[in-house]
Amino acid sequence: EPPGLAPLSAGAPPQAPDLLYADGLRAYAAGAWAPAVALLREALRSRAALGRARRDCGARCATEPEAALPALLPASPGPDSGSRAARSAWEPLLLRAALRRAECLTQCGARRLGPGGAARLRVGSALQDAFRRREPYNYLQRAYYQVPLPISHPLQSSEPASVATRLLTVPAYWGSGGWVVGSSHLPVFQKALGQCQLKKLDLAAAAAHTFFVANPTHLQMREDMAKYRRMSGVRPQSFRDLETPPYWQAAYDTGLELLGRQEAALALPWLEEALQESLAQVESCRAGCEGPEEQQKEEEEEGGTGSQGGLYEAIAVGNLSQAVENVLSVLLFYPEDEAARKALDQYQAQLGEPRPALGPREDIQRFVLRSLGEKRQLYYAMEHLGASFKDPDPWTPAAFIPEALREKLREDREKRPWDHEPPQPKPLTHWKDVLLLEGVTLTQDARQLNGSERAVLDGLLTPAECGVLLQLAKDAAESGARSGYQGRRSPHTPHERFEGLTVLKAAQLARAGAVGSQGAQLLLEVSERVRSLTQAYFSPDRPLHLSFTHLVCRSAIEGEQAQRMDLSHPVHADNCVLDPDTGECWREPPAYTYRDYSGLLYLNDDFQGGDLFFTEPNALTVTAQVRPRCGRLVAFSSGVENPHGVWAVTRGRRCTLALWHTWAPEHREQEWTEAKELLQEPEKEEEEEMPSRDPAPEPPSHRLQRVQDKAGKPPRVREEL
Ligand SMILES: O=C(O)CCC(=O)C(=O)O
Ligand SMILES: [Fe+2]
Repeated sequence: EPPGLAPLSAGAPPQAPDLLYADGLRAYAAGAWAPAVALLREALRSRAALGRARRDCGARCATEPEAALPALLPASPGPDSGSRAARSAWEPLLLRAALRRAECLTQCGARRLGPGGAARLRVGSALQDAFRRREPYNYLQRAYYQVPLPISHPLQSSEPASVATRLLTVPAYWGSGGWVVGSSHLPVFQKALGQCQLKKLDLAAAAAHTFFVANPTHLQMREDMAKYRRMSGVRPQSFRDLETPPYWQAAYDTGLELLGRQEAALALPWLEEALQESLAQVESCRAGCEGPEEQQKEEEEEGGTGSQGGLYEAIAVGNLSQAVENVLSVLLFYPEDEAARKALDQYQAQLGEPRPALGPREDIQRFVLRSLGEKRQLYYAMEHLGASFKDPDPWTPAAFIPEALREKLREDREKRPWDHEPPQPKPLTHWKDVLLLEGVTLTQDARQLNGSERAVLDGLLTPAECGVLLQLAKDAAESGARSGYQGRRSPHTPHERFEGLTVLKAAQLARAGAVGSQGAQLLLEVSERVRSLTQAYFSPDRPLHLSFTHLVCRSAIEGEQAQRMDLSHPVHADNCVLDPDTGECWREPPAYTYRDYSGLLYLNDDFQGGDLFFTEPNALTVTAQVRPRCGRLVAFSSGVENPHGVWAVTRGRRCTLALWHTWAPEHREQEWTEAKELLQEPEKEEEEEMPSRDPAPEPPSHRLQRVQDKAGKPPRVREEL
């Protein structure tokens, strides 16, 4: 096998993961694929070995005599003087245990990992993050894919004579361009080559999958995954996670899903399992975090309490005393929790007689006690030794936090990430009045959406108005179908159907009686509503004109949705041609260069997928995501600062009124005015078109044709009838 695909040398002591990773990336950049694969794999192996050694040593040293950390301060009789006395008794205990444990860990690490132990393999926090994000797998998948397998034949190549001579005795060797094989051995090698090809694709797909499960919004990888799925050599089993996923999460999700379907009895074992797994994982994480490593986030710890939402309710179906124990366990975390207290009262009432023997679950009691002991130590270190510690738990009782730290921690917690960012240009003062006037609310501004010139506004349409516009889209599509127009496949994906309706077409259909004129009228009104709001918000000093208005519905095509990796609308900017490689955006045709602001007014949310997202100009990094819903407007400037796309719509139909605004009056939407005029033709005439007066009306498409012929000039409908 080529070096990259051969099994790793299991026995050798691991080398430092960061050095291996750096060498792997260098090889990758140089296009030396096989060495890149070998080095990246070795980096992953070494990091895993380090993790295992840490966990094992941590578990061993925790049981070492004298190394057990004193969990709690001895009970303090009085407020101040008592706690000072207690502390002076406690500190030497803590110090001795900590030193003893550190010594044990150092010795154990050296035994497991060779001289220098864990410290030698220590990885900086930036690289820790890269590993946590599974970045090596992204490089690995490409490198696997690229490992060269062609056989070069010495007689046809310009290999030096010495090599050719060697091939008389040695059947093949690995050269810079792949295998070099003597002619007599060629058939054997060709067969092996086929197997090798499959193996490398299998590994490439597995590495891609491993990266993708941790980075599901990575658009480049989405595309790569779609390609792997189409490759004939790749089997479904290839898409496996090369890092074991945290098992409890899957069990927890299953449990919650069952609970949501009122299957409490079935949910219970899953939730219980999730709880046990997460407790075990906390244990292993705890061991893994010990030793001379930078502090790790204790993400998993939340799992220990995460199950409380369903567990005690679930248990109510069967065993009441267990239910009581579970609620009492929840109350250990959140003693004031209203719902838990109510549930407790209810279970106790059902139980009848009081059962003083019932208490919180033992495993949870142990967990809480231990966590609190650790927190006591961590806060102590924070207060007195200058250590930093970010408590991941929302349930830590306030009394546990040293008074001196409380105020600062509260401030930190309330500080939102965007408070650190430079202030954005402020919306003008009259903007608030505009909102008030329109009954619209600003749900997210540019800062909250991680960008500039972006906003989410709600309340632009009432549910009834959404209904009218959805009906308009539906009627227009049906009238199209009647005239042989089947709605077309989306220009962006073969898995969706796409229907678009312009304002003029809507007005024409209304005049032809194929759609209600109320819908067509509303379309015009609403587009003007959006325009005036967009102008007030983004361009109060310079008029904006509508340049194009399009009612668009995207529908999932049934039965074609399994494992879809494509997007409903690929990432793009609205007024320029985006080059994700350089992050540049060319403001030139075929882009609609005169578009200055975009508006997406959503009409519904009863579909699956289909969220709008914004990215960096690299078209890969998602910076914000918005779920469509009736009356929600996403407004943004149309340039490179706002690349956006739409996730696949995998079920149902998603309808949007898409609008573009321009500062250039010459690009004002002519059709909007025409539609307006068309609809303003005397109302009566339309009423005369009522079917009651025409029991056998000609098909709408014919009538439509006639009106269309007149488009642009006000049609003389009466004469035609
Ligand atoms: O429908 C959406 O949410 C986005 C559509 C879009 O970006 C476009 O049509 O340019
Ligand atoms: Fe767009």
